[in-house]
Amino acid sequence: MDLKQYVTTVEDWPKPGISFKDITTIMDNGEAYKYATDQIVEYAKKVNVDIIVGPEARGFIIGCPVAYSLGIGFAPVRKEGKLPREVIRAEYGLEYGKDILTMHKDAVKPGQRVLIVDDLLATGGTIDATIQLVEELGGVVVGCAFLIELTYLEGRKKLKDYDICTLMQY
Ligand SMILES: O=P(O)(O)OC[C@H]1O[C@H](OP(=O)(O)OP(=O)(O)O)[C@H](O)[C@@H]1O
Ligand SMILES: Nc1ncnc2[nH]cnc12
Repeated sequence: MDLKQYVTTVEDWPKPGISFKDITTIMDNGEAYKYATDQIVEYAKKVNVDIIVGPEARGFIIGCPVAYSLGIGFAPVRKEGKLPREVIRAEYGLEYGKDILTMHKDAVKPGQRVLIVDDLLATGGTIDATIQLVEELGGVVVGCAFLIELTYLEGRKKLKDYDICTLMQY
């Protein structure tokens, strides 16, 4: 299936000069959503994972069905002030700003094999911060999977020590 036909681009959103890749059309379409999820599930089986970790908010949309399909857990990474129990924090930069990500201290157990899942790899800042959080808890990041990679932002360079799977490149 050519997933690119379901990706839409919005120019100058959320800020002037940003070309925003929107995945909602993939999610709107049951066949495309299932196909994209299944591709990441196949990758997850290859790298052998114990738990999926995904950053708010679009990482939940892609990561949760992958976890469900594998019958494993999903640990959310959220912006500051959203998670109720004790958290660890990491600051990060985005294509359009700065923020703080947090994760529950007991979300990942030492030695667990973690697959990080998100909709899009841009600068890699979000996933770099997510990796820091997982590793601080003693998790082993065995791979990172995305629907879309914006190659011109060179996120892979930032994540050069990790195995990366992307379904579409722009
Ligand atoms: O590779 P990066 O430069 O870090 O950019 C990619 C991240 O940016 C977007 O999330 P955003 O922070 O906009 O939050 P949202 O999913 O809550 O909309 C996207 O869903 C990725 O998580
Ligand atoms: N260009 C982009 N398109 C969609 N989501 C993004 N998140 C960060 N940069 C993005």
